[in-house]
Amino acid sequence: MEPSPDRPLLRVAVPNKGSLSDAAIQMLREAGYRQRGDNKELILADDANGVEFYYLRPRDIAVYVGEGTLDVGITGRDMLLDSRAAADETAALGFGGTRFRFAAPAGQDWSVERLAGSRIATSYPGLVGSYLADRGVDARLIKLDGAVESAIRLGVADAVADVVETGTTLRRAGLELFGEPILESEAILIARRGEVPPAGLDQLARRLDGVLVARNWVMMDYDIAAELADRAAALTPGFESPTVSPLAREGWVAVRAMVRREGSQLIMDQLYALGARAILVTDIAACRI
Ligand SMILES: Nc1ncnc2c1ncn2[C@@H]1O[C@H](COP(=O)(O)OP(=O)(O)OP(=O)(O)O)[C@@H](O)[C@H]1O
Ligand SMILES: O=P(O)(O)OC[C@H]1O[C@H](OP(=O)(O)OP(=O)(O)O)[C@H](O)[C@@H]1O
Ligand SMILES: [Mg+2]
Repeated sequence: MEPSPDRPLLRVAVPNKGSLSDAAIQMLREAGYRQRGDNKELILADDANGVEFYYLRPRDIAVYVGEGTLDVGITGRDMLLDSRAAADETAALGFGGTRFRFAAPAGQDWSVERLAGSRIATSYPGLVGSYLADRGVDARLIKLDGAVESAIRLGVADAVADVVETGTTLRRAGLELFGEPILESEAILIARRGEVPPAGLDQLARRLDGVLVARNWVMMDYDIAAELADRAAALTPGFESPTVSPLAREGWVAVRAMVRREGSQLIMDQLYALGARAILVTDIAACRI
């Protein structure tokens, strides 16, 4: 789709700082968009692609999109839900994966039910409040901006609810997880709820999906005796269906199929054992599926 001079640029919010910022900018670059070279730039227009990028705090992005000030944005699922903004997830972006969990001093036998009447420190009171309300647990939420793991030691809370990636921060604070994860989070693309999707969103989403496929899939080529091609194709069914082409060598075919990067070495072993030869794997630089 050619950017039209009549169509306003699609306004996209991108995290300017924090855990999601570098990976979001990298993914947009891989999707063929211009990105800022200097982290003091607040807005960057990519006229060739009909998009304008606004670099904002990830926590604020759902608010701008929910208010309709910006068309779409990249933020964390935990931040979207915490904000209660009128915006919805349109795609998961496969980075920034975390869990949102309760934790308390080790060895104290906590449970979600036992949180009734306690003080819970968190930077995500919207998310935790909804979770507890759904379970009929009445607790006092202490809103902190960050470093919530210190809140128990410092006496302002009995338990915490926070983002966990490796769990190192919690362990260092002498805390232990309890209860089921409140949420599995990752970076997501969001758009305003109930609106006709803005022009250009489809193209952005398709490009980002192309980056995910290029990262997660590889192209596999191999040669095999024609009578074994069906069994080989069952190992490499591809995205839609493998391409099978005749070879100059009588009774042999060349097969080409997309294969998930994870597990591709095992598939190569299985193909080799079946009789395939010249098994090659190449990266996919870009794609539209
Ligand atoms: N290791 C991590 N630590 C914290 N958040 C992470 C991590 N990996 C991914 N995330 C995600 O990044 C988002 C949090 O972003 P960020 O840490 O930038 O926000 P913040 O804590 O409010 O800001 P800051 O830490 O700059 O004050 C959440 O969606 C969270 O799930
Ligand atoms: O499980 P881990 O790998 O230890 O990562 C999780 C920690 O990282 C985040 O903190 P951040 O660095 O964003 O600081 P903040 O608490 O001030 O937001 C989060 O709030 C946890 O404290
Ligand atoms: Mg943080």
